[in-house]
Amino acid sequence: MISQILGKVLLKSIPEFQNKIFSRSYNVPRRALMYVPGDDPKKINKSFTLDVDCIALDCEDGVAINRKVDARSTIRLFLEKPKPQKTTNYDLGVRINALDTEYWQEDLKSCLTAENLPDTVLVPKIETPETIKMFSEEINKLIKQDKKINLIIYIESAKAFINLTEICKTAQDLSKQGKFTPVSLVFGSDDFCANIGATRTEDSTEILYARQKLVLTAKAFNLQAIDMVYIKYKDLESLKLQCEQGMRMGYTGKQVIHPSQVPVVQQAFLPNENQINWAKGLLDSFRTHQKEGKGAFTYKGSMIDMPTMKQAENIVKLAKLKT
Ligand SMILES: CC(=O)SCCNC(=O)CCNC(=O)[C@H](O)C(C)(C)COP(=O)(O)OP(=O)(O)OC[C@H]1O[C@@H](n2cnc3c(N)ncnc32)[C@H](O)[C@@H]1OP(=O)(O)O
Ligand SMILES: O=CC(=O)O
Ligand SMILES: [Mg+2]
Repeated sequence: MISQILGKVLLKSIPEFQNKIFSRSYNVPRRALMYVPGDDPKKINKSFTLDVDCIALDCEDGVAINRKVDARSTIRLFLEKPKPQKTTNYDLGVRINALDTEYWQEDLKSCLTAENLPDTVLVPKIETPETIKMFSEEINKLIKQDKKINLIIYIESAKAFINLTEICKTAQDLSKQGKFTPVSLVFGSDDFCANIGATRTEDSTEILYARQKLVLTAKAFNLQAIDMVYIKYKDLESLKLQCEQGMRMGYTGKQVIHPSQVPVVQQAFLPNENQINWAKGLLDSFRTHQKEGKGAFTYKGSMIDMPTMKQAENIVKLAKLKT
């Protein structure tokens, strides 16, 4: 009897779990986050023709030093026009230069005072909570509308990893009153390797600890985790393997530098039919067992309880994102 009552209470709380796990940041998929050099209008126009979840118009490392001003003003021209519509919704962002450069304030001002705000600002090389405070003060001055913008935080140095929890906590705290909402952490593996002096290998074991730490922290703060870039952009088979590895670790998406990488990445970050069927069957079985007051039960030969149910919910939710 007691177990039946407990079962009913638990069953009622399932939507609560769903809300907790799939809060706002997960409702906008960012499976592929594609960089488009901000000083190249042809590539920018091309990006609007692609079925890609997230476009990052770049002012930072994809742009030569002597083209920084061109990038900023070209992006501004695009933001003066309404956001191009595509058949599926997408996230339009601007990656500004890092906050220890002479460019970032002008980058931010240029894109936030245009006719249309970008959906998201991507901020590279954040290393300390103070950097988040600087960003917050600037953005609060610049956004006059009653609107908030998404913030994507780049973690790409040893110092950033040491300060990661404080960075996320500060972003979360300041966003409560501020004009931004932190939505994702990006693992900037290329800059990270340069920073720590790592030698690259094909299986990326040299950066495994950092790659896992980023996912762990992102999930603790309910943020999306966006995985490393694969720079051999003509090798789509290896890209697929690296995507699958990242997805198994809990990453929700990956940085992309070329249009040909987009479908491979977006497909890889969706669950396959077998996983979806497994998850749906498990959830049905979970509901039945909860009604009977059974917290743990056997499904397809495995012991199932609440944590596995949550993983199944993750899969079903992800499968629905693009339908
Ligand atoms: C570690 C980091 O920070 S990564 C982020 C910084 N780096 C970047 O942003 C690099 C982005 N990528 C690029 O600039 C390019 O893909 C390059 C330089 C690597 C290769 O460019 P190209 O030699 O033009 O590639 P390619 O000829 O195969 O391109 C095929 C088509 O896709 C377009 N294209 C290529 N890359 C992009 C892109 N990133 N965004 C939009 N369109 C693109 C080309 O303009 C071309 O269009 P077309 O067929 O209409 O003429
Ligand atoms: O910005 C991305 C990186 O890998 O560095
Ligand atoms: Mg970088």
